[in-house]
Amino acid sequence: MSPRTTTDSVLVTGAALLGEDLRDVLVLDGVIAAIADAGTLAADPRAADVRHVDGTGLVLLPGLVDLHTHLREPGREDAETVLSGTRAAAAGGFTAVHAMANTTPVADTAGVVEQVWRLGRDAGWVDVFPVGAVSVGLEGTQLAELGAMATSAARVRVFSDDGKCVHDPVLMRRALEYVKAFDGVVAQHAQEPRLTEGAQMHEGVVSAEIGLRGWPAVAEEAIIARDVLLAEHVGSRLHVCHLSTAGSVEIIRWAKSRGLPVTAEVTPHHLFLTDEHARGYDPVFKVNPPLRTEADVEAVRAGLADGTIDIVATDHAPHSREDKDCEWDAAAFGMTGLETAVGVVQAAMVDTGRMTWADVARVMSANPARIGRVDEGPTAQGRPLAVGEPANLTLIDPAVRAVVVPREQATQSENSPYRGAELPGRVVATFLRGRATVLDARPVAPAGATAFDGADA
Ligand SMILES: NC(=O)N[C@@H](CC(=O)O)C(=O)O
Ligand SMILES: [Zn+2]
Ligand SMILES: [Zn+2]
Repeated sequence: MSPRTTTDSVLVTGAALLGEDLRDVLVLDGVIAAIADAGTLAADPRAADVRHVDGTGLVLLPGLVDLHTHLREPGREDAETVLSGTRAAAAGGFTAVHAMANTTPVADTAGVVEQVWRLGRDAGWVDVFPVGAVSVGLEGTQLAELGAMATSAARVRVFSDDGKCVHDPVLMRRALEYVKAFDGVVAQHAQEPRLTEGAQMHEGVVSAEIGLRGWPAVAEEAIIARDVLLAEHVGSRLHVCHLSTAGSVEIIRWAKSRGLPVTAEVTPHHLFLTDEHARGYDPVFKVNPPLRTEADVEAVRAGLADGTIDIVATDHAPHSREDKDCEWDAAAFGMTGLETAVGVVQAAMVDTGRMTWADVARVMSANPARIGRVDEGPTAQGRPLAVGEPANLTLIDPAVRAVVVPREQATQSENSPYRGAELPGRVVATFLRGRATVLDARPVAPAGATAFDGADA
């Protein structure tokens, strides 16, 4: 037998496939080679010289795919880098992330998206798919070079001014028309700017009581309604970022009932936290869109469970201490999320009986990969757990509960709203095309990961 490089071969035994039947899964050279009843594949001669991972008590999911991550590089390496952010992603069970465009400089040219794509490839923790800006400098006036980004080495398919709303309806219409040429999608940060000037938190009972300027639900819903109608008019794909209100769920439900190509995401924090957390004036709970009410949380949970909301995306938004450890009004919007996403989704959706682990695989792997158009080819993400597919795998221990300690996370920033809270769902192992990026719940440095091979696509 010829010697095999075993770094991308592994045998996982006795894991609950999608939380259901107990199976052995054999991965050879980065590809799923066999799936069989638990206890049968250890005897397979092909498994003799590969690493064995005991999956007893663990749930096996396809590698998670995040459609909405802020990696902060270039420009804010004091908060996160592609290296630290992708290591955090692997620790959270992800094998791919889409990197948002609100960097400095903005990812609005082929040059910047290729830079981020290369940094991701060289880091080796997860596949990094750069998101391209819709407008030059996120300024909302001039369309960025969408075509050049789409045809660059980064092959951009998702375009977003996230952090800012594409407010001008003419610009939004042009972007929707333009991306049709390469099957792209415009991901909108839905925030009517005039209705949210100076806004600090959700507009409602709590904001009135504690005296912080409110961000009304209608400021989100008005833009979503407009964009759904524009997407219908143009016949193009629209994706709604971090939807957060009951009314937004209703608009998406209506759009889908008309058969429109509209998709929507919800974050773990909007599935789990409410505006009540603002009462302590701790800016770790300051986020855009803001944490909403109990009724909104109930509506987004129901919308995710019934398929109205297509995906969970983290909106991992790391911020430096100087931007977050200050009084509420001065603090930046955003919270980290990559390393707590699985636990929060388990707590909000699985442990409450609203979703199965197979549903989690759909909303955190298959659907985001399909929306981002990264689900085809030899490096496809979000594929089913089946023989012949790339071995992107995540092993989760749903029985372990652990207290969140931001300082111990892989992300460089400490603005986790779950600090000191106990969450279920530990990520025990992550495999990127068969290579372990996390083992025994700890990141494993990719061998030669920082070496640059010079062979650009
Ligand atoms: N979500 C946030 O509160 N902040 C994001 C921007 C964004 O997602 O809109 C950031 O870049 O910090
Ligand atoms: Zn946003
Ligand atoms: Zn964002």
